[in-house]
Amino acid sequence: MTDFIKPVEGRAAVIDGKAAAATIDAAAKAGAGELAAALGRPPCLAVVLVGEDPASQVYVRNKIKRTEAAGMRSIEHLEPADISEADLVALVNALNADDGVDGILVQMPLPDHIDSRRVIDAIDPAKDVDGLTAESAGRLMLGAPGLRPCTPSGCVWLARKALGDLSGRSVVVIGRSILVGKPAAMLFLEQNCTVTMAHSRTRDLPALCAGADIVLAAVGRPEMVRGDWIKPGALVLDVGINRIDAPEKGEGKTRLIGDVAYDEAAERAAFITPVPGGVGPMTIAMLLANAVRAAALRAGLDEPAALAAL
Ligand SMILES: NC(=O)c1ccc[n+]([C@@H]2O[C@H](COP(=O)([O-])OP(=O)(O)OC[C@H]3O[C@@H](n4cnc5c(N)ncnc54)[C@H](OP(=O)(O)O)[C@@H]3O)[C@@H](O)[C@H]2O)c1
Ligand SMILES: Nc1nc(=O)c2c([nH]1)NC[C@@H]1CN(c3ccc(C(=O)N[C@@H](CCC(=O)O)C(=O)O)cc3)CN21
Repeated sequence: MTDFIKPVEGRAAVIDGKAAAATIDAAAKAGAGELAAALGRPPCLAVVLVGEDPASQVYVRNKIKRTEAAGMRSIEHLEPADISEADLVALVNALNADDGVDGILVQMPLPDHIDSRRVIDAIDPAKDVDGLTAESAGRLMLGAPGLRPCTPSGCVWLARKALGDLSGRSVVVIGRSILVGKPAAMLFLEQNCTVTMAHSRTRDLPALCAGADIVLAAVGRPEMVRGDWIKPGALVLDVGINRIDAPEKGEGKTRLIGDVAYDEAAERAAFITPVPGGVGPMTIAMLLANAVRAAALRAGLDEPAALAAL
């Protein structure tokens, strides 16, 4: 079951998010197959990308591949950075009205001239596979059933596989975005963890992290979290996706790194997620699972058994 957690001599075990995600993709694929038979068409996931955020470009590329590999239909709307808010809301409304679309994902961040809340709340909550509408966020806060944000769900899923029951564990979540930090804190609280939310105004973050059984970094600052912040034996979940220059790979080349200084942190942690190959692939797995759930719910069917068992 946890063959995706790879022990390393004298250092933290590496949580292979790519391998973990493959098991969830397989469940989503089985569920998609069941639904395709019931609906006469495969579940369909639409993504809207505005402008050229590097992390979003990585996401959309991998999302297309994995959605199709799971037997689902993938639709992309790539819009220019100067699209108006009204046009973007109109696009979301068109996807809401399209009965052949089961899930809608609008990539964050949106350009500054657009009020992201207005766009997100235009999404039909029944198609909110990202779990970001006020309806979905309210349901999470209340502990009511609903579609949960993908990245935080992936993090909690990995933490449960690594540590088992999370009751009483102390968690420091660094970053308070509506996309990752806030919902991650709520999901860990739901697991009976004691959660501290840290952000740019937090005082003495290293000392705060030193007491944490689990550190989740979702900041967007390359290698900000240093190894000596980490409690020996802790679990480190690195959500950051930062593209940096990699002249060693050749002129003009880049590579992805996380928000955690990996080699340092691996010296102290018991478990760590790498970047790439950690939380990122899990986000997509959870997105596929949510798309299947949304398709089932919209059709008035039960959640496919393969997903309910996850
Ligand atoms: N792997 C994945 O699947 C995935 C999914 C989503 C996002 N990401 C990546 O995760 C990163 C964060 O994205 P996001 O959308 O969650 O966050 P975001 O909206 O970019 O916000 C960053 C958060 O970090 C906090 N922060 C900034 N500087 C800090 C500092 N010096 N100390 C402590 N906290 C600080 C900010 O605090 P304030 O609120 O006080 O400003 C804010 O809450 C990005 O690299 C993004 O690409 C990855
Ligand atoms: N609305 C919304 N929901 C999101 O979940 C989301 C956004 N917007 N905007 C961008 C961020 C970043 N996200 C990401 C970023 C990277 C991967 C990903 O597949 N990472 C691989 C990269 C492998 C590679 O191509 O090099 C990894 O292994 O980390 C997934 C989700 C999801 N994010």
